[in-house]
Amino acid sequence: MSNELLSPAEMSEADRLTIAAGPTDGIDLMRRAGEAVAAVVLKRYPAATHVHVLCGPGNNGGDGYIVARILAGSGVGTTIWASGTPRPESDAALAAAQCPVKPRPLSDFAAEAGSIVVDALYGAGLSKPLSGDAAKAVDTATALRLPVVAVDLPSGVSGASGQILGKAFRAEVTVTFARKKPGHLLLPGRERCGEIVLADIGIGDGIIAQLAVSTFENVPDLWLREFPVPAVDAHKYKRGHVGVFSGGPGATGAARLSALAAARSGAGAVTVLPPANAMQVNAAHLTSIMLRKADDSVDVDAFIGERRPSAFVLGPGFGVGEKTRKFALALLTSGEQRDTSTRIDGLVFDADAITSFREAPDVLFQASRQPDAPALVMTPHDGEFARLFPGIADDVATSKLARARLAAARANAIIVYKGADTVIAAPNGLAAINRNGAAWLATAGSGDVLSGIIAGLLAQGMPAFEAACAAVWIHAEAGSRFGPGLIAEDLPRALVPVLRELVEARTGAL
Ligand SMILES: NC(=O)C1=CN([C@@H]2O[C@H](COP(=O)(O)OP(=O)(O)OC[C@H]3O[C@@H](n4cnc5c(N)ncnc54)[C@H](OP(=O)(O)O)[C@@H]3O)[C@@H](O)[C@H]2O)[C@@H](O)CC1
Ligand SMILES: [K+]
Repeated sequence: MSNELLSPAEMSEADRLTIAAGPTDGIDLMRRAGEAVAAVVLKRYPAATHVHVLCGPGNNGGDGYIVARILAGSGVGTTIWASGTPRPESDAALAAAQCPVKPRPLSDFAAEAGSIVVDALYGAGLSKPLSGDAAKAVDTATALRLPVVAVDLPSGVSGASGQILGKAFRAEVTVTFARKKPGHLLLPGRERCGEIVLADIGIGDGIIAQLAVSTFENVPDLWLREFPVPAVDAHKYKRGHVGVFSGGPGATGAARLSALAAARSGAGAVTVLPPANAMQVNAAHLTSIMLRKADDSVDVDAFIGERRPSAFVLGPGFGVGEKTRKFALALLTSGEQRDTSTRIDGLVFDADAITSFREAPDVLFQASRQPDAPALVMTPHDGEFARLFPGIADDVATSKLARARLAAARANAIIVYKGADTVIAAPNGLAAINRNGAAWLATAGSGDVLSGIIAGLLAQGMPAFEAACAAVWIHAEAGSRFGPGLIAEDLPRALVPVLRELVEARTGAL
């Protein structure tokens, strides 16, 4: 698997383990890193009149000295602008000593139109905001619109968090090594990386496996083996039954969007559960989706006992308040009285189900912690996240990845922390960062569809973390492929080609 994302600490551990295993040593890794960057520069910018290599004092700078040596050796006009000097006897010092291009001070950095910049100032070792000559170099490159090729990360972007410390370069291409880092996927860092090229520098899969990495890019490889494909003899209830709670007569659309998405995602049966006064309006809009009144928890209990649903969506259009809290807690604690045949596999709480607990989140978290509680997936956007996890949301020094992980542990739930860089985190520390979304998905009702997909997959027995990751990816993929003009009503149908490809990939992989 090559979808692991390595923190700076994990990357340096991979480096250490590789060197310890031999025969590769540090300078070999640096040479391969520099060669990979130089190859990208030569291939992508054959017409560049001049290359300015900016070298920092650490190993990122060391990679830069190798790049400069190769480019100069290939006949490309090359200037090195250095900030500080490498520590004596370090790999970077060796790389600098072997480089025939004499460095000039970064404070004098000047460039001309038509040239390009290789940014090898700081990578994994970025330790403070960019300032002084480095910040000035960012301004110069930006003002002259020079194409920037970043070594490992655009200087100023934190590899761990994607945050920008002070200022950062905006690269056209970022060449990174062995595996991507969270900062390549999390915003705003992602926008500064441009295209990401992953270079093999000889850190083997066996070394990465030893790191027991818990952060991944959300790609199908992560969850495809759990993706449900119906057995030949499947009847509709074997394919899972999803219940979706509807709001009152003026707020029923969200539930129907969720319900349709759950059905498209493969749930064999889906029931919309409105209060009595919203039965008619729902009935007028539903065909294959079933309908049943759910005014109170007695109705919900009867539904569970008779129809054996395996997953529920609660929240979209449902309203904020006591009734929502009651329904949520009843669903979470329903396992206590039930035998395994009426056990609910999974719950998706979104929108109003999240906001309803803003005054007393611990009541929700305690319920989800009970041993018999169904798996819970919550899908907050920024505002909902802040309502449910005030202490965590306020900590702006941490990354979105870290905040999602803390929230998942606190709530004992899978947290789908939505946004252009959606993070999915589990209470056991596993996390994935999504990046196949597009701005078209930011449209009313899009989140209701996402909740429905998650529930559809949960109902078919997909484990909750994998179901959430798969749903986020499928939803984003369908929306990105649809493109301009997308409205939430389009999404359930737009899922079809994406699902077809996944089923083919899954059955091909069986
Ligand atoms: N690990 C691997 O497998 C491989 C790693 N490789 C390469 O090594 C890179 C990591 O190297 P690295 O650890 O030496 O850190 P690096 O990014 O050069 O920065 C450290 C230096 O910069 C300084 N500094 C930091 N921020 C600053 C700021 N804002 N303003 C001013 N100074 C600042 C910092 O100062 P200090 O924090 O000590 O005060 C220190 O002197 C990695 O990104 C990749 O390119 C490859 O060769 C292949 C194999
Ligand atoms: K860099």
